[in-house]
Amino acid sequence: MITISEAITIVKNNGHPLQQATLKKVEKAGGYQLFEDILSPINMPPFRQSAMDGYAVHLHDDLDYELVGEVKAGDGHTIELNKGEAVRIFTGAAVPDTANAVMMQEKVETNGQNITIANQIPLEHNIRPLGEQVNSGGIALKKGTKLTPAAIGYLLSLGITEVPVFKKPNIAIVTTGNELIAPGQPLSPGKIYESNSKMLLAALYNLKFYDVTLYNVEDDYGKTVKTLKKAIDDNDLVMITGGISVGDYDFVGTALKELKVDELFYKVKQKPGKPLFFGKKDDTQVFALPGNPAAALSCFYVYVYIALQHLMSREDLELPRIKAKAINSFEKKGDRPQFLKGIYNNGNVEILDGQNSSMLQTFALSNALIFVPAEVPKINNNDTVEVIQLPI
Ligand SMILES: Nc1nc2c(c(=O)[nH]1)N[C@H]1C(S)=C(S)[C@@H](COP(=O)(O)OP(=O)(O)OC[C@H]3O[C@@H](n4cnc5c(N)ncnc54)[C@H](O)[C@@H]3O)O[C@H]1N2
Ligand code: MOO
Repeated sequence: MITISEAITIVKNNGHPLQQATLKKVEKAGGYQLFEDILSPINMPPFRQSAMDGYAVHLHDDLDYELVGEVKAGDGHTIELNKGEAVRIFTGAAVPDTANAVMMQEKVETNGQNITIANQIPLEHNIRPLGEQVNSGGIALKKGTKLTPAAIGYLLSLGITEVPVFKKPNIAIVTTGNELIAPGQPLSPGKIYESNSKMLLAALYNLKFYDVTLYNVEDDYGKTVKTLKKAIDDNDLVMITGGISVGDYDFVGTALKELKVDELFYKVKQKPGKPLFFGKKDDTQVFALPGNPAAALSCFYVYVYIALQHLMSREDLELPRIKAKAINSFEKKGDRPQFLKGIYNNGNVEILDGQNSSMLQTFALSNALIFVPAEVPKINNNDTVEVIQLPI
C-alpha cells in the first residue's frame, strides 16, 4: 500500500499532454484553448468609427461649422467634407475620410444648416481608429488562450467562425455490478440505483470535458474483459467504478491484468478510496475507482483530476489547497489519512457528520475536502486544517 503523496506523484509522472488539434465552431469552443495563434482576417474596427452620437467635422480654427449631410451606423457612402464642414453622425457609423474629429451632440448647438461646437477639440477626437484592436494579419489571440465568453465574442467580431483548439480527451466511465439498476426503473430486492456514472459525468461536464462514453457491465469476467478492452481501445482515459476490491465477484483487477494494463499502483493508504488502482495501456490511463460512491468521487478530485489537467497541458495539476480554521471537531478512527467532506466559508470550515465512503448525502452538501494526515488523530475546534476546494 503506498502513501497519498506517492500515488499523486505517480499520477503526475505518468500523465501526458494530449497535443492534438480539433476544429471547433467558435460559439461551441467555450473553455477550450487555442491550438495555434489566430490571425485576424480584418482590421478591427474595419473603418474609422464614431464613438459618439454627434457631429463629425473637418476641423478649422472657428467653432462654427456648416452641416452638409448625415451618416448613420451601417451607411457605406462617403461624404466629402471641406474645412469648416460637418456631418450628423451616430455611434458606430463610418467617419468620412475627410472628417478628423467627432463632437458629441450634448456639446453642440444647432441652428438650421449651421452648428456651433462648445470648444476646440483635438484631431481624431471620439474616433475609434482603423485597426485599433487588431490589424488585418495581426495576431488576434495567441496559442493557448482559453476561450472565455469575451474571447468568443472577440473572434466572432473578426468574422472568425471556426478555430483549431486543443482536443479534449475521450473519456470512458465504466460501471460494474449486478446490483445496479438505472434510476427511473422499479427497485427490486437486493438492487440499488446506479449513480456513479452520472455523478462522474456531472463532475466531468463541470470541468468542461464533454467527450464521454458510458459503459456498464455486470459481474461477469468475460463481459468485464470485453467491455474494458473496448473502453481502453477507444479512449484516452478510463474510469471504472466498483469491482476492484477482493470479493469473489470483483473482476476488474484480473481483467485489467489480462488486458495487459501496466499496474502503476493498487491500494493507497487513505480513507476513503483504499482500493484505488491506476495503470496504463499504451497512452490510455486507467483508474479503477472504488464502487462506494463517496470514495469514487473523492478519488476523482484527488487523482483523476490531475490526469485530466495534464492531458489539457495545464500548469496547475492539482486542485487548490488552502488553510482554514475548523469550526468543529472530528476524531479520526484508524491510521489512514483521511479526506473529510466539509463546508468551507470565508476562512472557516465545518466538518460534516456522515463521512462513510458509501454516503453521498454528506458529499452533496460539501464544497471542500479536509485533509487529515495520518499522524493527526483528532481535529479540534479552531485547529488550522488543509482544505481542498472542490470545483463545483
Ligand atoms: N474484505 C475486504 N472487503 C472490502 C475491502 C477490503 O479491503 N477487504 N475494502 C472495502 C473498501 S475500503 C471499499 S472502498 C470497497 C470497494 O469495493 P469495490 O471497488 O470492489 O466496489 P464494489 O464492491 O463493486 O461496490 C462497493 C459499494 O459501492 C456500490 N456501488 C458500486 N457501483 C456503484 C454505482 N455505479 N452506483 C452506485 N453504487 C455503486 C456497491 O453496491 C457497493 O455498495 O470494498 C470494501 N470491501
Ligand atoms: O476505501 Mo473505502 O473507500 O474506505 O470505503
